Amino acid sequence: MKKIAVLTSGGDSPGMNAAVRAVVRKALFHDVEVYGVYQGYLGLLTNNIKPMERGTVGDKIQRGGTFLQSARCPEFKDKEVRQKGIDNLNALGIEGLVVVGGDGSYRGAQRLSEEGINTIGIPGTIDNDINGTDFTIGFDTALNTIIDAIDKIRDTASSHERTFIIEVMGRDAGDLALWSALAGGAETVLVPEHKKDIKEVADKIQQGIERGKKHSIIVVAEGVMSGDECAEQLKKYINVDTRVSVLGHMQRGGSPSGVDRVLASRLGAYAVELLMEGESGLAVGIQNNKLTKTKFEDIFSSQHVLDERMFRLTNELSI
Ligand SMILES: Nc1ncnc2c1ncn2[C@@H]1O[C@H](COP(=O)(O)OP(=O)(O)OP(=O)(O)O)[C@@H](O)[C@H]1O
Ligand SMILES: O=P(O)(O)OC[C@H]1O[C@](O)(CO)[C@@H](O)[C@@H]1O
Ligand SMILES: [Mg+2]
Repeated sequence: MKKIAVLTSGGDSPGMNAAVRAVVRKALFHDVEVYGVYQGYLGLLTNNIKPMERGTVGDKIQRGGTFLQSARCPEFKDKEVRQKGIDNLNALGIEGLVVVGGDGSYRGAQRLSEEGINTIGIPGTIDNDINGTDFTIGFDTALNTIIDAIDKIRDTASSHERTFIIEVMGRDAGDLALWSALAGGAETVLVPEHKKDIKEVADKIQQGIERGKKHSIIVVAEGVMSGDECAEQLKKYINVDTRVSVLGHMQRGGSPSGVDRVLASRLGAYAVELLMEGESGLAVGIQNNKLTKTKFEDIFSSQHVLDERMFRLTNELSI
C-alpha cells in the first residue's frame, strides 16, 4: 500500500483532528503517502482531495471540530454517485481509505470496501452509539462539557429552588444523557431506550421537595422529547418553578480531553497498520483497553445497547 486517504464524516466530534493527525503521521512514518479528503463523502464526489505532509497536521491535536471539515451527504447512498468518488480515488492512485465518523459513515465505508476501495472505520461521534468499541472519540469530551453545564446549572437551581430540565444530544442513543446524569447527580434521566412515565418523574420530584431538597435536575435526551415538551408534561402533575436549558451544539465543540486525544491517536495509528496489512471492511475500536477490529457486518448485526446496570444505578443513587 503506497497511498492512502483519510476523511471525517457525519457530526463532528472532539478528537477527530487527533485521529487524522495519527493517521497521517503513522502513514508517513512507514513511507506511505497520505491524502486528506475535505468535507467527508462530499469531498470524494467533488474531488476535494489534497496531499498531506507532517506539517499539515501540526498544531491540530488540541483543536476541536475537524479541520478536514465534515458533511452530511445523503446522495452517497446511491451506488452510481459513489462510483464517482471511487473514480476520483483511483485517478490519484489511492488504494486505501480511513473514515472517521459515526454509524452512518460506517455504512458508506462498508459500501466502498465492497466496491473495491480498502476501507477502515474509526469511531468518531459524541453519541457513543457504535458496536465494537467501548468508547467513541469525542464522547468523553462531550460528557465533560455536559457535566460542567450541569454543575453550573445546579448552583442557580439551588439558589432559586427550581427544577431544571437539561436537554442533551442523543437522537437514538442515551449514553450521553445517562453518563452525564450519573456524573452530575441528576434526579432523573430520560433516555430513548426506556419509556418513562412523566407522572413517576413528578412524584419523585415531589418526594424530594418534601424531604427538603432545594432543586431538582432532569436530564433528557433529545430523542425522547424536547426540554420544553418535558416541562409542559411535568406541569400537568406538579406545580414547581421549572426552567429548561438546551445545551445544543456546544456539546460537539471544544478542545478534546486527554482521554479522547489518546484514544484517537491509538485508533488512528491502528487503522493505518490494518490498511498496510491489506485489511478492509472493518472498524477499529477499544474494548477493555485493548485495540480491536470488527467487521462492519458484525457492527451492524445488532443495535447498540444502553448499559442497563448503569441505568439502574443512576436511579438508585438519585432517590
Ligand atoms: N446507507 C448508507 N450508504 C452509504 N452512505 C451512507 C449511508 N448512510 C449514511 N451514509 C453516509 O454517511 C454520512 C454520515 O452519516 P450520518 O449523517 O448518519 O452521521 P454519522 O456518521 O452516523 O455521525 P453522527 O451520528 O455522529 O452524526 C451520510 O451523510 C452519508 O453520506
Ligand atoms: O449537527 P446536526 O446535523 O444538527 O446533527 C445533530 C446530531 O448530531 C449528533 O451530534 C451526532 O450524531 C447527534 O447527537 C445530534 O442529534
Ligand atoms: Mg450516527
